[in-house]
Amino acid sequence: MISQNPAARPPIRLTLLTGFLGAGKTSLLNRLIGDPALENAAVVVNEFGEAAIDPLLIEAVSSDGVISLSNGCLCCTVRGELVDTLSDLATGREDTGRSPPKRVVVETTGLADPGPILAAIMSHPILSETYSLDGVVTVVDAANGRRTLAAHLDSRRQVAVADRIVVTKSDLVSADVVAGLGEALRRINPRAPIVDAATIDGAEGILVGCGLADALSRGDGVGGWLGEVQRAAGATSAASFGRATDATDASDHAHDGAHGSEVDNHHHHHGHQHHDHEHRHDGIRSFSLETDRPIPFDAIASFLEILTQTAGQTILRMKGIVLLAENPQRPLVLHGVQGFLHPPVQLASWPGDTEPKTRIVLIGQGLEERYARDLFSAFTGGVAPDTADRAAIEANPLAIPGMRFGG
Ligand SMILES: Nc1nc2c(ncn2[C@@H]2O[C@H](COP(=O)(O)OP(=O)(O)OP(=O)(O)O)[C@@H](O)[C@H]2O)c(=O)[nH]1
Repeated sequence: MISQNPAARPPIRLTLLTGFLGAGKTSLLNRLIGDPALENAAVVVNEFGEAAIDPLLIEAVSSDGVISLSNGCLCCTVRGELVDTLSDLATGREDTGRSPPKRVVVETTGLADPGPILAAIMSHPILSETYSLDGVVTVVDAANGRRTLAAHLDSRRQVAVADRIVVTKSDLVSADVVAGLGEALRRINPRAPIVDAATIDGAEGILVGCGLADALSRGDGVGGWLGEVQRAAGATSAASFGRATDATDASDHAHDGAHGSEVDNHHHHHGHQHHDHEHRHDGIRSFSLETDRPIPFDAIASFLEILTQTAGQTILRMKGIVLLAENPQRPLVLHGVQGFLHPPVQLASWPGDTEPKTRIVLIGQGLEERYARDLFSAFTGGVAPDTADRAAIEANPLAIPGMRFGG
């Protein structure tokens, strides 16, 4: 089905639109589909149990712009079909002379876990080259959001991996409820900007513009992409979501030390326990690994390989930028999900006033922070006394406490 070399074209930007059942994903797409930012975009929808309904709801797009996948959950049964559809889109439609779209928005079923979908795309040899992830946009309903988050792990995972969180139905509830939801969302994901769909007109700032290039063109820098600063699209409506306590804390800590500072996201262990006690055993948290010491390419490659081999299943998302020893002027951009890494991209230079240092943000569920930090230190030369170094780990992977294979 792949009839020409798709890698010759600029990558197609991919947005994964997720959110719990009834959160308002289709309504949002309907509202935004005619927006210039979505010009020449294809929409792929998948509806659990009701395959035929969602495509009909997407009114404004011509019928061949919306591709409906068969009945079944995108993250389980129809992953192969999604991969085929994305491959077909990337090569264009020779029968109709249709050229590949500039963007693809994949609307997942409300029950989908975005991780396996992203993993299927990133681990695919052709799709990983032809598509670049703009971002994961997670829709949360202001009226039911807190209840849904408390009751459904899937919904918390959708929020945890989001690059942007879009709150819908704020027209149905008081400002206090919206602010309370904002706090609950920040405890799960302190990094992603939260926007109120009602306050933003166009698709930019809601559906598109989550990628590194977008953060750079907005002047938010690498920190904006990594979620270290809460600005950009979130700024216009941040006030509705209360003080960004957690995000600010994370950002402050992120600048604490050059060698692996603590971005500790223990928020669910204190405060508001009457709402969040259910979350405590999720083990969903994020932290960042940092060093300003340049890292040889093979050291970062080995670190990533061992981390993904041993703890890949606990990594929901990974984003990062690396200061390479061989080529310190040109940072390496990392993007991963579960055990899979998108082929690393090297930027032409460090953007703007970004300080050249390595920062890797890990969002995990059950991912042992201590283990990730020790491994990172071992491979980047920051080993503490009495801790295994890189040579020891490569000779004997069990040298690090907590190391296990096949996990
Ligand atoms: N008042 C109000 N209603 C909304 C808003 N957004 C969506 N709705 C309503 O919420 C219901 C569910 O919206 P959908 O867009 O179908 O939600 P969905 O996330 O696509 O749902 P699934 O495909 O079932 O997962 C519909 O009745 C919408 O009209 C909003 O911002 N305000």
